[in-house]
Amino acid sequence: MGLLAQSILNDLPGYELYAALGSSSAREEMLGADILIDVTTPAVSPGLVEFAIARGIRVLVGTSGWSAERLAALESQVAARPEAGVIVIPNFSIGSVVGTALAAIAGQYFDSIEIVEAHHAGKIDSPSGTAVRTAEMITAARGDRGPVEASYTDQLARGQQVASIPVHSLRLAGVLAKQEVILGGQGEVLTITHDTISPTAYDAGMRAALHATRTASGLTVGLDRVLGLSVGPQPSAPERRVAGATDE
Ligand SMILES: NC(=O)C1=CN([C@@H]2O[C@H](COP(=O)(O)OP(=O)(O)OC[C@H]3O[C@@H](n4cnc5c(N)ncnc54)[C@H](OP(=O)(O)O)[C@@H]3O)[C@@H](O)[C@H]2O)C=CC1
Ligand SMILES: O=C(O)C1=N[C@H](C(=O)O)C[C@H](O)C1
Repeated sequence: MGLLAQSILNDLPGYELYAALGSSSAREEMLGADILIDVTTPAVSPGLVEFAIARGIRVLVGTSGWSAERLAALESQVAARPEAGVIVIPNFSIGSVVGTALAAIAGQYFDSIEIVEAHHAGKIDSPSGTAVRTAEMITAARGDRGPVEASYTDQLARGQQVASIPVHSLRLAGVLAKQEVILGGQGEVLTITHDTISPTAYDAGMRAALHATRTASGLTVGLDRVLGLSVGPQPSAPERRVAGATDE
């Protein structure tokens, strides 16, 4: 992802690479830059982002691991600096963010929902940031319908519940990134699948987010926000509780 950011900066008029940091860099090397593009690791990212915000540097985050708790802490840091502009993008791929938006709409019509995500074997975190964002967006869009009813507590193989939705993570050679949101209804199953087959999938979204970071104010989360893709509760979603949807 760092190489992709560098190639975009080399290509885009009006931008230039100020410094390329790595794991052996001092974070002070970013001082003097207008924007920090953070594509590091979940362990390192919050510290780098906090350091940049405190020094008046705008931030574009692509790193995964930004849980709701981390985002809440980040929101406080941003609120304390009126000039701060921070954008966090769990997935730069246009197809992925559209798939997540579709899942947030579909989730209002189904009460049996699970997410399966697969990534390359080198990915160090699970569940993926995309799956976390997808689960949170589905549950938020359900509004008054409330969370789905995955009520098991002690069956590891049933997945980790994120915003009440079971998420199953695979780490496999031969895969880059894939996500399926599977929605079960009465007599039917809807599956929303997104496959990333090349890192070039992240190019357009990273460019759009980079442009947005120049003028961002406060904290923005999600490429959907950058693109103006909004998913609100669907007013006519009928009640359709599925017998046997829970694990009890
Ligand atoms: N939002 C999105 O669309 C996408 C997000 N991601 C996420 O982006 C992150 C990076 O993914 P990826 O590029 O594949 O991972 P890599 O492991 O290839 O790269 C991680 C980079 O972080 C650098 N790094 C580690 N520690 C530090 C530090 N303390 N200061 C500065 N740099 C540091 C490493 O430097 P060095 O080489 O010197 O060790 C390396 O260049 C992951 O969290 C991944 O999940 C990935 C793909 C898409
Ligand atoms: O590590 C990856 O590769 C990816 N990480 C992000 C995530 O955790 O969702 C985005 C994309 O899925 C690729």
